[in-house]
Amino acid sequence: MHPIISVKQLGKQYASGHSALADINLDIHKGEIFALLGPNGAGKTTLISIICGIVNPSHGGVTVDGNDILTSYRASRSLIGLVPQELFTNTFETVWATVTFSRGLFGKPANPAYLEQLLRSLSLWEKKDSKIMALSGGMKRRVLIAKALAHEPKILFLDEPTAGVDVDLRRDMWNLVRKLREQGVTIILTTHYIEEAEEMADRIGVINKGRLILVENKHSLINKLGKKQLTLHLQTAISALPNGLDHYELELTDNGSQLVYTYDVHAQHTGIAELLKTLNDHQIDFKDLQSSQSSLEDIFVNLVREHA
Ligand SMILES: Nc1ncnc2c1ncn2[C@@H]1O[C@H](COP(=O)(O)OP(=O)(O)OP(=O)(O)O)[C@@H](O)[C@H]1O
Repeated sequence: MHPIISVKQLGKQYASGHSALADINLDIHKGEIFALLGPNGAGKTTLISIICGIVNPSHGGVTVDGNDILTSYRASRSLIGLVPQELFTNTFETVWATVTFSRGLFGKPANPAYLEQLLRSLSLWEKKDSKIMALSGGMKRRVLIAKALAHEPKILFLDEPTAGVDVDLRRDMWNLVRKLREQGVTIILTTHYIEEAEEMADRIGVINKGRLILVENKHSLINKLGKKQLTLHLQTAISALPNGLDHYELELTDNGSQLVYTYDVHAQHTGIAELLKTLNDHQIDFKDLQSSQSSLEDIFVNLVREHA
């Protein structure tokens, strides 16, 4: 199956001389939810802006469903809905006029029933006759989402969709994203809330300093790079680790009252039994133990640190 978005050797150097993107190669599959993660200034918005035709690339190219974004701009752009990061919607227009206009802009025939259902799904129907400038920030953001979806795009970009939004909007947004995915819409989002990517995304891309350092299926990423930790709550605090435990990745925490053992999830041999036996030999007793697996957030922080 050919990718719905294909990014090849893409680079961007701003007029300031700053290199925001270098050698980005990325295929987005039809119908997936792809989360693009990266620290501030990594190049996420630049990448999205190039694909959406807002920023010109310096090198390389992008096709959207086979359409080159430069030579077939209209065809590629009409397949895309973009919810930008910035709230710039501050007009005298009503909500209804705005979404109707947005739909018309892409040459789609009027479809009031679709727009009504869209506004209802975003809890905006009661506000359809309100002027946008009179809406709250959260409501304006809902309007941006409705605008992006007014022409029934096949691909939706969400740039930091949940930054600073309340719990209700976040929930509505993710319900909508799930529904869109069921309808076959491809979704690409950037977020700083990694638990959100962990919950929603099929694949994760990590971008750092303008380079795509990793693209991976979410589950295999967590499996591959995830570590497990076993925490032993000691009966009596110790000041140092006894000899003979040097080859274990051990750390004493909480003033010597906890011993944390980090091990590879996929190791044939975790070494736990041996560790417990050695502790027993040294008469180090524990009253409780718990194990935990590293989250996507831990993995992300480590990856970015490695590429610092
Ligand atoms: N118009 C511009 N002119 C010059 N430099 C720019 C311009 N837009 C962005 N940059 C720079 O390019 C780099 C990438 O910015 P970009 O907005 O793509 O990052 P981001 O990953 O989206 O960050 P954030 O998470 O903070 O939104 C940054 O160093 C930024 O300062």
